[in-house]
Amino acid sequence: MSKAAATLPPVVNERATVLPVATGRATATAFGRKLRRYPVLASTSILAATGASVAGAAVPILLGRLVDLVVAGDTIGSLLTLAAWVLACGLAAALLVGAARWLVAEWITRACADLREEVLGNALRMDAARLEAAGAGDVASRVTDDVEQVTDMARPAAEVFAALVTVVITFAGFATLDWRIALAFLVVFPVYAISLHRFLPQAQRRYAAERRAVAIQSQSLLTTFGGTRTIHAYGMEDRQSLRVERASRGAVDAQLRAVRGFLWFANMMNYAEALGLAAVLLTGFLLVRADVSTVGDVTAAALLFHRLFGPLGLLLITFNDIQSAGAALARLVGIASLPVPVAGTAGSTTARRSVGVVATAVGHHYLDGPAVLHDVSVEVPPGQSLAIVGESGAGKTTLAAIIGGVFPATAGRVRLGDRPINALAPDELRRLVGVVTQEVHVFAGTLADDLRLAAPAASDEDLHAALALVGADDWVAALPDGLHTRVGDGEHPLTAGQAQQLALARIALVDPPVVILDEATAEAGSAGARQLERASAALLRGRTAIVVAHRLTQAQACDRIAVMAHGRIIELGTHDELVAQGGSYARLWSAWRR
Ligand SMILES: Nc1ncnc2c1ncn2[C@@H]1O[C@H](COP(=O)(O)OP(=O)(O)OP(=O)(O)O)[C@@H](O)[C@H]1O
Repeated sequence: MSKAAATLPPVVNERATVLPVATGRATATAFGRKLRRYPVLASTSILAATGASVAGAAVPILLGRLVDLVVAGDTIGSLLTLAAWVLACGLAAALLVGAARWLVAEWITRACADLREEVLGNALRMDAARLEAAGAGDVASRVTDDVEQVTDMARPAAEVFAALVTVVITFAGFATLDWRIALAFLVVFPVYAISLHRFLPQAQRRYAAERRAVAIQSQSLLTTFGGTRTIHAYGMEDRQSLRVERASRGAVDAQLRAVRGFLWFANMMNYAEALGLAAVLLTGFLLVRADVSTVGDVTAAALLFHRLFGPLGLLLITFNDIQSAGAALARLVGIASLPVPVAGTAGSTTARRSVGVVATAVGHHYLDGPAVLHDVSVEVPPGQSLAIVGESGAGKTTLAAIIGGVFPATAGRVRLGDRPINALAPDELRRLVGVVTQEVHVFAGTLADDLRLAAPAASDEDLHAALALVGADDWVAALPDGLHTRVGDGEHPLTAGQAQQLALARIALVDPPVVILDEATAEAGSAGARQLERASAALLRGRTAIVVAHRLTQAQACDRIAVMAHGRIIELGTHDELVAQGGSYARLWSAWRR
């Protein structure tokens, strides 16, 4: 490690552990519940795997009998009958093994897909404050790497399941042979026990450490890309790339430690196999020589053991992958079991309370960048509107996002009505305050689906009412399938203004008493801008509103205006007061009117 890297603050940040990781028992219960949702697949999988193993175990036992018949010089007829049975069992085993693999893979893949959907759904609905606290990297690595790892396990899991059944059935097959040969096989167990005893605890730690190191690596990369502006602005490039380097090295080291542990274990499995087979053959040889067992029994036992080592080795070796997938599964179940914020119901039926907003001594800095808000205090009484204006970079979006509860301020307090914003549960927060940011996204699906993301229980009438409120009813009615037209990537294209109207309609559906608007795409003076201004005005009527005004006509329409510069409010008053004052706002206004 370089000296510079050694003196850096640690990249391991507590954020990576803010999102819950389920316990082993909770993980098993949650995944078991998913598996039980497919009872037909479950029972046919178990039947096919058991049938395959029974037929498979019958082959060596019958071959042993065949050897004894040959040694005894039996008739050709009985030899051929037994050979036909061997063939039939072999064929049945081959067919059933294929069927079992397909069924088990299908069963587990479906359960994994259900879990993946739940995790993605919860990750998307996770409130921004928790996301901010956890770090997007942790969430990203869970919904990508961890989901992939668990899904990739579906096919091997089918093999593991078949191997488990084979081991059990093959052990039962030993009951039909000489018990002394079966006893010889037990010599492998101390080797297995010692290896597992040494391997398992350290493997668990190493795989958990590996997943954590990969999550930290993702977090440090995302942080770097997300904060590029700050990093460039403050010349932090070298420092940040050392951090990324350190996180990447941590991930590689953790992966190598896990691989080394596994290689040692795989070697021990090979020794166990050699030892077990040698013990069986030696015991068989001594028993046949002493005339207490038959060559057929020894042949059957050797073949059964040979048949057992494959699945047993697979079980032990894939323990490695199972443990690793188990760690990933626990992280997924951790997200899946997060309480899902309840979306608001249709606006027309919700009684709207008046809620005012008070921000007191709010300060903020992004990551370890400089402060971008300093001691900002502002109050918006219930039902009134405040416009925030100022030059680019003044801190308007940051202040609006903090008041909207998108992320918490690093200093100061925000109250919505009589409640501190950080005491609100995510669903309460979203019912109280609706935020339209500069990033407006149209989700793939029908237009109705897109709107119902905000209010799943909304009826078609509610959707039409919300669209009419924001002046979008005409163009929606003109779409090929109206509300059921598919929009989003590759589907019916929407203009930026239409996408923004949809964002406003989503807020209208939730019907929160407080609305924060920070939308900025329409060109000043354009027909689109006028239409959006009408839509915003209709939405804001009767609500407490904070509008980041990118066009001064928006500011003029608000009850009061705050002018921001360098992270502070430098002027505050009505449009007329500020124009009369002859300060920054008056200058902006006269420039705007020209
Ligand atoms: N995610 C971020 N990471 C780091 N710095 C940021 C981030 N977002 C904003 N900043 C910085 O915070 C300061 C205030 O930005 P903010 O976007 O709040 O200003 P603004 O007045 O809304 O500007 P604009 O009108 O251009 O959106 C700027 O210096 C900006 O570079």
